[in-house]
Amino acid sequence: MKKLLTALSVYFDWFYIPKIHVTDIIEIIILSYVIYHVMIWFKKTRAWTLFKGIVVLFIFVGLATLFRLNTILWIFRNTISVGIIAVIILFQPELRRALEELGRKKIFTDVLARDDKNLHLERVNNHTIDELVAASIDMGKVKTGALIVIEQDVALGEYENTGILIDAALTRQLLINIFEHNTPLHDGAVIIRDNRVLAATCYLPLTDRIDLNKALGTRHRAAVGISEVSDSMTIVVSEETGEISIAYGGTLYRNLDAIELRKKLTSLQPVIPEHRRARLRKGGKKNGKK
Ligand SMILES: Nc1ncnc2c1ncn2[C@@H]1O[C@H](COP(=O)(O)OP(=O)(O)OP(=O)(O)O)[C@@H](O)[C@H]1O
Repeated sequence: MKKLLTALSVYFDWFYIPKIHVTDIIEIIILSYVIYHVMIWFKKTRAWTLFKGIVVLFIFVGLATLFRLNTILWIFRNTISVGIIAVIILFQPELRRALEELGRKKIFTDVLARDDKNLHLERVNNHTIDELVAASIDMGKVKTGALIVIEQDVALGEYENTGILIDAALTRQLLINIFEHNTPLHDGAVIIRDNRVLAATCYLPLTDRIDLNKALGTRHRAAVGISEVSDSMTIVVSEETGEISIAYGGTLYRNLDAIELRKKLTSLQPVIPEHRRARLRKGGKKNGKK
């Protein structure tokens, strides 16, 4: 009987399911989310190559352990801490970018419905889009180089300060005039904020991506660079080919026609249901009266 009970208890031990608490489920969700995003980040950056290198290294160390290659294991043990520091230094730009991206993520505002008061009717209104598309197409036709950054949630103050303040209503004529060759304002980037031309001749950070087409020079690298450190959208008109591109979220969308360009710019406008739009318009009018 005793034996039977022991056998049964062993048998039921196999079916033992640990108690799962709500916190465990929350932990699983958080960890899945973090691991998924770290994997995506690995794939998007140079870290993917590093990751493959580390896997090869660990396989090598595993084999060294298996065959008791003590000298190799000794060298590995004594260099691992230096190796970790070296990796952090080498991948400092990627790590910085990943942390900046994390800081930009509006986790709570994305999950929770946003308060009407915090909603702008349009970040870039239809008139701004019309003017940007017309100016880009016109400049593309005559191969006038241009670099136009549209600011979003991330403030571009530090880049604005490198240029010359303009703060003028946005029109296609003004943009074309700014980028006209041999004029004082044509070099560098224009920054657009709240449907106005804020500054010109701004200096942007260059991307250090090595996989970018070698034919693309610093204008395109600057466009990708600013899109890596902010949520801005940047229009580039190539002086060499007249080709129009957009840099957004670290990606360069090349060779856009007027329709594609408009589509990309329109994607910056928040999708607001009509009833909320009407409410916002009313709110705006009331505020205007005050
Ligand atoms: N870091 C930067 N910030 C802002 N503007 C920049 C920056 N680097 C270059 N530019 C602009 O790009 C111009 C040089 O473009 P360059 O020919 O090197 O680039 P590109 O990508 O080949 O473009 P294009 O196809 O127009 O020749 C500069 O005169 C300047 O106006």
